[in-house]
Amino acid sequence: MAGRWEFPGGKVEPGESPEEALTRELREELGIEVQVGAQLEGESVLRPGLVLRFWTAQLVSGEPRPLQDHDALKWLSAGQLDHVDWLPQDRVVLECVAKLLTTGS
Ligand SMILES: Nc1nc2c([nH]c(=O)n2[C@H]2C[C@H](O)[C@@H](COP(=O)(O)OP(=O)(O)OP(=O)(O)O)O2)c(=O)[nH]1
Repeated sequence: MAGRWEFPGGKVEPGESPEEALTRELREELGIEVQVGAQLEGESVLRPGLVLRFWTAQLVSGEPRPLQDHDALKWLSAGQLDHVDWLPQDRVVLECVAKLLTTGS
């Protein structure tokens, strides 16, 4: 959403797993290949039938660039997570991401 920050991703298409959808979206939106890892704790119902969920992903190849949908990209450390204006529905995962970045689990 313009002017605020969100995680890269997008909707799961028919026949896809969430991991396949995330792999495809990151290829399309950022031009990178990733290995999707674990699902994170926390989810938000955006509207009936549309739930926002989060996974970790490891960068396998490419340099992320905002090819589609995004105006800008930023890598954030644990201490910087609060420095951007997140969409409210994304905030549910920030504690989990901070822990992951700090402790690795
Ligand atoms: N990608 C992404 N979408 C988010 C986040 N938070 C959030 O509310 N959304 C909403 C925006 C959209 O309603 C929906 C994702 O749609 P999208 O537009 O990114 O996905 P898409 O490319 O598959 O969509 P479409 O154009 O095919 O409809 O989730 C987030 O962190 N990342």
